[in-house]
Amino acid sequence: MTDLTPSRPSVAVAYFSGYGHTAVLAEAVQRGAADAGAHVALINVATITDEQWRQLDDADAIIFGSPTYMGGASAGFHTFAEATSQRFREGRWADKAAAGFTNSGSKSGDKSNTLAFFAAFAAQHRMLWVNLGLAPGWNSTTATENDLNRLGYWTGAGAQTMVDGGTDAVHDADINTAEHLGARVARQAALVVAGRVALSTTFVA
Ligand SMILES: Cc1cc2nc3c(=O)[nH]c(=O)nc-3n(C[C@H](O)[C@H](O)[C@H](O)COP(=O)(O)O)c2cc1C
Repeated sequence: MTDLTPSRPSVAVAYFSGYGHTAVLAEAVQRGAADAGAHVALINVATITDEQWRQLDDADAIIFGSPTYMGGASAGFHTFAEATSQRFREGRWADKAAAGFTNSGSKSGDKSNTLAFFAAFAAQHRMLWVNLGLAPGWNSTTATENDLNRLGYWTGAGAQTMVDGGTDAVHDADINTAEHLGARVARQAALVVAGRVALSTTFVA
């Protein structure tokens, strides 16, 4: 009898971090996805290996992360993005789920540019964008800066860390928001994996 049990989804977190702050968020995204049941690969794109490229190619979802530098994604992330051009041409990542997170020194810091770049990059790869899926926090008299999505992003997860703070200065609300993003993407990837199994028994190609 055919085994119709969907496998656990696999999620890869592909991030760059110049000074370690975005790495803290990447670990939170990883934790959220793992707690939601996914196999997760945490990949620092500055030191990416052949095995990690294979993990990206095999993943059901890829979550992109970078600090916002000079009003956009960091050069280190762009180096990685440009190195995917052969995969882009071949459509190797088509129909994988995708999402993104970023971190900056200012409350805004033009993080939206970085998230918009991630969404466009994912679209170029014909991936399926998963947004943050949270109401905005910290925007009413009863709200606090400890709310999930305290900075009010929709496209992805946006965090802010004081420029003179260490990696332990990453805000707990931003860490929790990053965990939420990882869990949300893992759940969406699980739906896609289960859907593929269901469709394989429903339709004859
Ligand atoms: C080269 C450079 C450019 C930066 N540009 C911005 C910016 O455009 N907007 C902003 O709010 N913060 C900016 N920052 C601050 C970083 O986004 C912030 O310190 C972040 O926490 C660094 O993350 P990382 O430790 O993962 O590299 C910049 C920092 C550097 C080093």
